[in-house]
Amino acid sequence: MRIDVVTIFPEYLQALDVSLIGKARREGLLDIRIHDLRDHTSDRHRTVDDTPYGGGAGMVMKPEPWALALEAIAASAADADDADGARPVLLVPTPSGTLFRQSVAQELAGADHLVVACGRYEGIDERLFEWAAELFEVRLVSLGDYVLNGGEVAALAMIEAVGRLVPGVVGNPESLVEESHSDGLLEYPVYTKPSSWRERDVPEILLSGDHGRIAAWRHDQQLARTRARRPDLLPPESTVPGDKTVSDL
Ligand SMILES: COC(=O)COc1cccc(COC(=O)c2cn[nH]c2)c1
Repeated sequence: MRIDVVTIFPEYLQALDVSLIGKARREGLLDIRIHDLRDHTSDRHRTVDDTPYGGGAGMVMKPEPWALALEAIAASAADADDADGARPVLLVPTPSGTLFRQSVAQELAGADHLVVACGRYEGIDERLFEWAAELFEVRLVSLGDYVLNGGEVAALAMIEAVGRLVPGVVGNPESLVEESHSDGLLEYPVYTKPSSWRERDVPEILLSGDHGRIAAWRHDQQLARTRARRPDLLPPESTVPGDKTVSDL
């Protein structure tokens, strides 16, 4: 997978040189390229923003530098992208996007080419996204209901969530199967040596070697945690198997 990131703070993305994503990059599993938006300006001050039409505080990012940056990326990938006919995905972290979830990460992990646009200030001129729809599948995505100063931190999170799902990036693919949210529930608690630590013992069941009972216990723990911390993730009250609900009668 190729991932291009456009930002006014390229140094922010140095974290992508570290750990598993960094290793995948060095091994060629992930082709990650960082671009400085200011390289696509032509004035002496390398201006990327201006005051908002309609007034209001803050500044808005000009569309032209973005269009030049995105055109250059699309042109440099044209052969590869055309090969499979799919347009690259333009992923835009923004508080006003659809919610980024594991299901979105799974979907994006199937893309051949992601281009991540890190906005700053009050955002990017809306016309950029209208224009980009010709060349890209545009996806405005939110990490959650809070506001950051820019898209770089969100880009790191999204790139890690997507990159780790690309085959070969995580050594043992088994570890991707039993994860929080992969089955729609939160993850069960985990323990390691010593079995007794500061007067606290590991749940006996986990030392039993009875894998069937351990699996059942872990699923119960997932349900309990999800009920307690994220009831919104639970499926609507399902009837107990065999019970007739009113609508069935
Ligand atoms: C239409 O989108 C844009 O113009 C993007 O521009 C901006 C402007 C400011 C901040 C951000 C970063 O995203 C978040 O704050 C964010 C993402 N997830 N949750 C919070 C992006």
